[in-house]
Amino acid sequence: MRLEDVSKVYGGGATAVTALHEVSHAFASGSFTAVMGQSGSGKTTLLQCAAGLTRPTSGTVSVAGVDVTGLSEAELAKLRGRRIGFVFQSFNLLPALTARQNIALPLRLARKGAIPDRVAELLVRARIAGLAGRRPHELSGGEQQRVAICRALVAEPDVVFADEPTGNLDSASGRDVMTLLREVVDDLGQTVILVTHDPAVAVHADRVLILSDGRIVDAIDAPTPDAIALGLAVNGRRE
Ligand SMILES: Nc1ncnc2c1ncn2[C@@H]1O[C@H](COP(=O)(O)OP(=O)(O)OP(=O)(O)O)[C@@H](O)[C@H]1O
Repeated sequence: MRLEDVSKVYGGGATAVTALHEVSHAFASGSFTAVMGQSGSGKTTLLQCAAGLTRPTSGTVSVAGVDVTGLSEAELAKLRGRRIGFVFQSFNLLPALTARQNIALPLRLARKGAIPDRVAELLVRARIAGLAGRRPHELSGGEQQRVAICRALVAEPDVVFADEPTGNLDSASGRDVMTLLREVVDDLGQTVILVTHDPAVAVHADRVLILSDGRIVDAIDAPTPDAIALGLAVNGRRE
């Protein structure tokens, strides 16, 4: 997954906002990246451009070697369905479906086979196998988010994007979610890109990118809480 000179301008004329300024970054396959930076620094915009949810104003985004910026809406939708998984702060599970059915949904939509095996394997990995028959309202927030992560993984995407996946969770549930994401990177070689405000979440990543005013201003490998705090203090503030 690679961004090259990606800029994003919202609106036009006097009210135009440049949310990203010529951002370039290559996300290594099988790596776990956390994107941090203060409110309004462009984190969500970066994620949305990388995931093909928003078109950059200029620059290119490639997923598995394919330049996605030239694709039609229909082709983009297909790419998102096949190659990209999403995890949101608000879980976004379908309330009428059980955990197992929610996880299997992307495979059913893509008419892929071998559904029970893949779903069962993910349920065990996420330590929710005993809860597979429950509906979302019968699960805790942390359990719902682990269902959502399984759903994001089920079609074996090239990249999983997570926007504040622990934002609605207490710290213990947040840790369970991050442990699961770390394991899928280490065990399955999944590429994960996550946005967070929380240094305790970002320490689980291999690399922390710090955004400021729409630019990547720092990259911290093997992040520690101290290194992240320093990076945010030095680079994260607007003057
Ligand atoms: N749809 C939009 N129309 C106009 N401006 C927008 C739009 N979306 C975002 N922006 C602006 O672009 C800039 C970057 O926003 P973005 O949501 O990417 O930041 P963020 O770092 O994710 O912030 P937060 O941490 O508050 O979610 C901000 O100045 C924001 O006001």
